[in-house]
Order: sequence, then structure tokens, then C-alpha cells
Amino acid sequence: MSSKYNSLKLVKVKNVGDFVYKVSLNRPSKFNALNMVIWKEIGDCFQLIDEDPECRVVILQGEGKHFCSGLDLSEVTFLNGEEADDSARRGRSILRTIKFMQKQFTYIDECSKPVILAMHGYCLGAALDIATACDVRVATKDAVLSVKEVDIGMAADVGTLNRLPKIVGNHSWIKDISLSARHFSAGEALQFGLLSRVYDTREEMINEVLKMAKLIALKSPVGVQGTKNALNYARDHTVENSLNYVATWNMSQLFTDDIMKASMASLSKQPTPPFSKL
Ligand SMILES: CC/C=C\C=C\CC(=O)SCCNC(=O)CCNC(=O)[C@H](O)C(C)(C)COP(=O)(O)OP(=O)(O)OC[C@H]1O[C@@H](n2cnc3c(N)ncnc32)[C@H](O)[C@@H]1OP(=O)(O)O
Repeated sequence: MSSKYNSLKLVKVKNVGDFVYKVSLNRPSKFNALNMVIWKEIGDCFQLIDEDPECRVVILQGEGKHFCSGLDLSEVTFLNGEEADDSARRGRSILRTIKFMQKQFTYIDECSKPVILAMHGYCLGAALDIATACDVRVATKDAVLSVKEVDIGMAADVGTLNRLPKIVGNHSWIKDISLSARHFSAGEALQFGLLSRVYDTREEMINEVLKMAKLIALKSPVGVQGTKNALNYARDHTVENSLNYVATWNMSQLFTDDIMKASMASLSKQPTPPFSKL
């Protein structure tokens, strides 16, 4: 694994083999509350992973008792912006901060490798901003989730309100949870489509998620990364535009050796062959 990951202090990256990386928020004494250090490291980490041929699938989780208790509320003064008498200039400095914070989570969404999020315990506020930027979301049955921002007097502005309507079809439920900031269970999140699976224990979740990650990592990275890319594009564009996009994408990608290798293995009912790094 590249030594570049060693510079990360509050995000831990581990190569667990078979092209799967485990990324952990690592500030357990504060329930992985997100200060600016860890916030930046999340973005740095996913930028590194995007270009890392040793990684084909990422499992994201939190160390300790909880996945993440949201924004670090002891360090929120930076939200006041730079000292300036002029409100326009102060506003610009806040704008830069919000955009920076948004971008760090967007690196997860834009990462070419699929990201499977495994949540447990508290998943509050910014934790859900992260969740909505991931590709697959699962949790333990005792997870407690909340779009918590209105409880601290703000509208969520780093992803949840923008991505949740693309994930969940029921806008009444989205407004129910976002306007009230109430806690809701993993079971409820599963029912409304925010999660795809709920597990009894953390151990079971990690074992199952590892199996899922290894299964995906066995597939052609050309096929897998193209699929994430095409689905993300389809989410944000019309059907017509996204058909055009995927056709243009595949203009080059269909020349891959992976298609012949995978097709031959499939026809002859052989296990998936190893694919070159990407
Ligand atoms: C531009 C803006 C971008 C993004 C904005 C995002 C907004 C949000 O994320 S809103 C959500 C903010 N988070 C919260 O409101 C949760 C606050 N924490 C709590 O309510 C509780 O800590 C708890 C999570 C319910 C857990 O309670 P309990 O089991 O009683 O443990 P504690 O003793 O309270 O916590 C242990 C330890 O962790 C520290 N901590 C927990 N959460 C945070 C946090 N969000 N920020 C800072 N610190 C946190 C807590 O202070 C304790 O630390 P000690 O040093 O042991 O005192």
C-alpha cells in the first residue's frame, strides 16, 4: 500500500487483501466527531484511493462505539467566517469553507471505486452527508440515524438534502426526518430505501460487507468502475443524455481485454479470471 496514506492521522486505511481497502474514521474518543482535520483527510484519502490500482472496492466504517456523531460542535467557530466588517467579504469566506467541506465528501461520490458504508451506533448530521455520498449503505440494527442539522439551527449543506432525494423516492419521509431531526432506526432507513441491508451485530455486518466487497473486487475493474460512473451520471441527467454518455464512455472501454477474458470464463463455467490492474 502506498506510503502516502501514512500522512493521514484521523483516517485509517488498511489493505485487507484481494483489492479491498478498509477506511476507518479514527477518532473514537469523540465518537468520530468531524473536526476540520478529519474532514480534510476524508477527501484526501478518497482522492488517493481514486488513483490507487491496488484498490478496487472500499469499505468505510467508524472505529469505536459509533460510526460518527457529526460535526465537531466544539470547533464550530470557523463557521463564522474570517473577521471582516463587510458582510459580503465575510460571506465569501463562509462560502469558500462550505464549498471546501462539500468537496471533501464529493470525493467519495466521485471516487472511481465503489464505496460500501457500514454504519453502527450513532450516525448523526454530517455522518448522513457522508452516507449519501457512498454507493452502498448498510448498518447494524442498533444504529441510530438523524438528519440532525435543524437541531443545531442550520439547514444541512454538505450533501444530505441534495443527495437524499436521489436515493429515496418518498419525499414525505425525507421532509419528516429532515425537518424534525428526529432519531430513526436502521429498520426505518431500510424500509424507506436509505439502506440496503441491516445486520444483527457489527461482526456479522463486517463479515458480510467483506464478502460483498471481495465479490465486487473479483469482477473486471473496467466493468465495475464503468458501472459506478454510468449510474452516477444517470442519477444526475435525463435518460437520453445518460444513454448518450454511456455509449460514448464504452466507445473506448469496449476495447478492453476484460470482456474476452470474462466472457470465455463465463461460457466455459470457469471461475472469474484475474484482471489487470486499473
Ligand atoms: C458547514 C457545516 C457543515 C456540516 C454540518 C453538520 C452538522 C451536524 O453534523 S449536526 C450534528 C452534530 N452532532 C450532534 O449534535 C451530536 C452531539 N453529541 C451528542 O449529542 C452526544 O455526544 C451523543 C452523540 C448523543 C452521545 O452521548 P453520550 O453517549 O452521552 O456521550 P458523550 O459523553 O456526550 O460523548 C462522548 C465524547 O464524545 C464527544 N462528542 C460526541 N459527539 C461530539 C460532537 N458532535 N462534537 C464534539 N464532541 C463530541 C463528547 O464531547 C465526549 O467527549 P469528552 O471529551 O469525553 O467529554
